[in-house]
Amino acid sequence: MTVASETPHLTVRTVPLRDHHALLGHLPENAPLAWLHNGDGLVGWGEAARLVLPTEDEPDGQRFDTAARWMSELAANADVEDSVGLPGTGPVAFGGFTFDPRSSGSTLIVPRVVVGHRAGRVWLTTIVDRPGAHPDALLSPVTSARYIGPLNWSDGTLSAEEWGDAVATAVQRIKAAELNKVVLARDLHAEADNTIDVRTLLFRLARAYPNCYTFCVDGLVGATPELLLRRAGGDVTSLVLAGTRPRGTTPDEDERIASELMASAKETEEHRYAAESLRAALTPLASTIRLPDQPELLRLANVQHLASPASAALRDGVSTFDVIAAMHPTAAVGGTPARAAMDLIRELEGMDRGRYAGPVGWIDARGDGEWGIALRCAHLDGSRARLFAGCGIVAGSDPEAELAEADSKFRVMRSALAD
Ligand SMILES: C=C(O[C@@H]1C=C(C(=O)O)C=C[C@H]1O)C(=O)O
Repeated sequence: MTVASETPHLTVRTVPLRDHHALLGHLPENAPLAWLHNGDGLVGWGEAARLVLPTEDEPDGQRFDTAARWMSELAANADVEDSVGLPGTGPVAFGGFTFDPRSSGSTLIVPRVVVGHRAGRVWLTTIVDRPGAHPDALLSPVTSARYIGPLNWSDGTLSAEEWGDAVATAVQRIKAAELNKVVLARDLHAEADNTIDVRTLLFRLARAYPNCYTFCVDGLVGATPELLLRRAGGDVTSLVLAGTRPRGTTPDEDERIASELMASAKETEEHRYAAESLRAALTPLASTIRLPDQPELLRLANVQHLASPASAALRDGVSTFDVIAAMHPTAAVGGTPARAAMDLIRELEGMDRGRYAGPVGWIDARGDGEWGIALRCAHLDGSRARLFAGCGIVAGSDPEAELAEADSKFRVMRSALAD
């Protein structure tokens, strides 16, 4: 595949908007793109360009390199008029990458229209093929978001019991010293009577999880707490999560559970693998890395996590996709050692994760962008939703407790789907 021949010549214009409507209010129903955090973010629609990335076994299979080349050629070929000049203005691509490099479905999409909101500034970007053209997508009718209606739920690839057996097998393999940690996930299916309106899910997710990253890219929708990286100029920040407990039903119980989580040898071990995998990924790419010695507590509506906020200054010439390629999969979603964990995931889960647990986010022509790990999400296909949730397994893991933890992670999308 020659990337250059597929790179379109785009005319891109970013102008300030005075409109301070909530971002989601702009979205037409059809194929919305979204990335929202505490009311800031980007929403997009229409499609000016799309790149479907190769799998590992195909020619040009280094998908992150291919993505980086395409994005820089797209930027070099674009006529850009940008009177705002913030991260997320000018040409942007939304993207989602599959967890497993052998799986197909990694995609970058450049929308026709983007509305952005950052620190009190609002802007509109239009992306067209000819100077002076008007993107039809700009005028897509914005209908009201629809209720989801009743749902039929069914097991995904493995029943709860079968998945518990997979967890028990993973614990044995860890005790046999084949590996230290593996993250095992399962899927669940829901079917509605009508096409699911993604915007309804986005509204609900952004409201219930404002400090998570609510995303929608090519049918994958969710609210992830885990920031793989935010890049602005040469600086990156990241939030490593691993180690999970439920929320308490009273403040006292909540405190007690939090103290147990912070003191648990099993949870801190699970967290340490994830934090160390981030440090190892960043070390060759960064001149300085800041990572706390001890994790802190992150409380979400459904669970509490051990969290390590990290930051780093990148060396000159390191691209955003270089950083993503080095980080993915972190031990928060793969395991330690990474290769053994990937092999065990392929063996025990019995499913293709698709873009669940892969990088999801957006990038602009400067390389600024925000990428999360696609967790607490579902893949939508018409009236069907496929939900995913996973848990880090270490030597001290108990299948029952991991099933309960996966359930609490499913709750994010279950609640978003419930009218
Ligand atoms: C794998 C998921 O979450 C990851 C696993 C965690 C854990 O095992 O404690 C915590 C946060 C995430 O890094 C998921 O939500 O599906």
